[in-house]
Formats: sequence, C-alpha cells, structure tokens
Amino acid sequence: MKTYDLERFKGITVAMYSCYDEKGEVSKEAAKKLARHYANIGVNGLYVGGSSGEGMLQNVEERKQTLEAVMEEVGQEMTIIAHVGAPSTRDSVELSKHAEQVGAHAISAVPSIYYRLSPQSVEHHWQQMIDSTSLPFIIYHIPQTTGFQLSKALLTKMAAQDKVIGVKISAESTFELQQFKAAGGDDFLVFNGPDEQYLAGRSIGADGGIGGTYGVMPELFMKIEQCYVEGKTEEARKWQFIVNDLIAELLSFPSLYGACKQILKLRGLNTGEARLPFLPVPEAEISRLEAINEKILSYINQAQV
Ligand SMILES: CC(=O)N[C@H](C=O)[C@@H](O)[C@H](O)[C@H](O)CO
Ligand SMILES: CC(=O)C(=O)O
Repeated sequence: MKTYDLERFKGITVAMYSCYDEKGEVSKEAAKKLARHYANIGVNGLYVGGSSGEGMLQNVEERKQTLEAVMEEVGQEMTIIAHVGAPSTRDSVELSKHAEQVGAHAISAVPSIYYRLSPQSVEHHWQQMIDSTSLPFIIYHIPQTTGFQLSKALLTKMAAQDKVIGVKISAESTFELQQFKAAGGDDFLVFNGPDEQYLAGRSIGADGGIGGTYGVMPELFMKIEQCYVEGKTEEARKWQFIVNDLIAELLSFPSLYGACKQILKLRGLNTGEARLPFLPVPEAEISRLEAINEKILSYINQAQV
C-alpha cells in the first residue's frame, strides 16, 4: 500500500491555462483569480504548468511564479499537482524542489522533450525528480507530443516505488489505460487524459481525470463524474456526447488554448493571450466563439452540479 493519501487526487482536476498580463508576462494576479474561480465552482484539483499551462513555453522563474500564485490562493483548499517536467533534468529538479517548498501536493512530469531518449534516460530523468523531494510523483504519459512510448515494463517498475502514485495517460487508447491500471495495481492512480473519452476512461479503470478543456466547462465533467458514480449510464453518455461536440468546435480554432482562454475572457477572466506559437482566435472568428461560449454556459446551467 502507498503511504500517501490517494483519495485527494480523485475526481476532476483542471489543467490550468497560462496566465499573462497585457505584455505577455506571467501574471500572478490573473492566476490567483482563475484558481479562485475553480475553487468556487468546487473543482477538486488543479494541474499547474502542464500542456494547457504552457509550462514548456515558460522559463523556470515564470513557472515558479505561476505555482506560487496558485498555492497562495487555493493551496489550502484544493489539491495542487505541479507539472515540473522540463527538457533538462536540471531544471526539472529545480522545479520539483520549488514545488515542495511552496507546498504542492504532488509533482508530475512528461519525459524530456525534443530528443529521442532511451527508456533508461527517461527513467533516470524522472528518478532525479522523485529523489529530490518527499512529494508523490505522477507520470505524465503523452506520447503524441513527446514521442516517448512508455512501456508497461517501465511503468510497472516505476509504480513499485511508494512515491510513484499514478500516471496521467493522454494516449487515446483505453486499452493501454486499462493495462497500465492493472500493471500499477489497486493503489496506483490512473488519470484519464483525453477529455473526449472521460467516461470511457472511468469505465475501464481511471480514478479521475486531468484535462485541458475542463477549464472552460468543469461543471460538465463534474456532471459526467456524478452520473457515473450514481450509475446513471445513459445520462453520463448524454453529457459526454454534449462535451464532445463542444470540444470538436473548440478544436476547430487555430489553437485550442487560444480559444479556451478567449472564452474565459468573455466571462471576465482575463488570462491574456496564449503564448506564441499558439495563435489567438482571429478577429473574424470571435463571434463564432461567442456563440460557443453561450452554448457552453447554457449546458452548465442545465447540468446544475
Ligand atoms: C493531447 C492533449 O493535449 N491532451 C490533453 C490532455 O491530456 C487533453 O486534455 C486535450 O486537450 C483534450 O482532450 C482536447 O483534445
Ligand atoms: C491536458 C493536461 O492535462 C495538461 O494540459 O497538462
């Protein structure tokens, strides 16, 4: 059995978006406001500095500032997972230590990016982070962006450590999700990555989800979760299908993050533009996005979680 409290990581964890000011600099104020917004909704946790958080587009100092803002605002109320993965092991370890200092509840990391690495290199990279703190560690498996195919053998080896409490799996294979859950065992958490298959992931063994589109509609994922837990399969499917049509629309913009951040802005939560190379929503498409926002808000209203 793991010695860490695993319960606190279950449920809906929003992969928080980046927060910048008008000049594109990290804004602690905007990050606090956004974190507060999710706490008020009753979201269980936040995943800070991951894909949606543009951690890979920020320097170490900016990533620290963002995490500090979140911890200061909601660190006592929500479960905060700090994504500390960076291309270099050195930066990743620095971010890991910082996450522990400011009180994050877990650290998580993708493999190093850009270089094609051996499994031994990735294992060592992760192990350095793990050994640098007493925090639990969550592997972030997202092969479509990192190019690294995590094997069941490496997963099993990693999961045998007390500190390695789970894996966030963004690969679009529920079979792989199920296999990883089986390999990790009952006291090993599996987080669904693809938001489009939250219900499928849960049904086949995921303990919860961490997602990039949750940020504009956490209520709808909380609704799917609630229906799932209550055994209301048909209703859960209905909400998953609604969510999927909305995601398909969001994915039709030049960048998903640009679209999601623009939606928040329409709701009075200004987090600045997505950082380039992620493109903002083109002027000509703002009205189409406004219509999508209205649609999401009306579903949120119907969901009543
Ligand atoms: C590939 C990728 O970034 N996956 C994200 C995290 O797992 C998801 O949350 C997606 O953003 C989401 O499912 C929309 O496709
Ligand atoms: C989607 C997700 O989990 C992330 O943005 O890191």
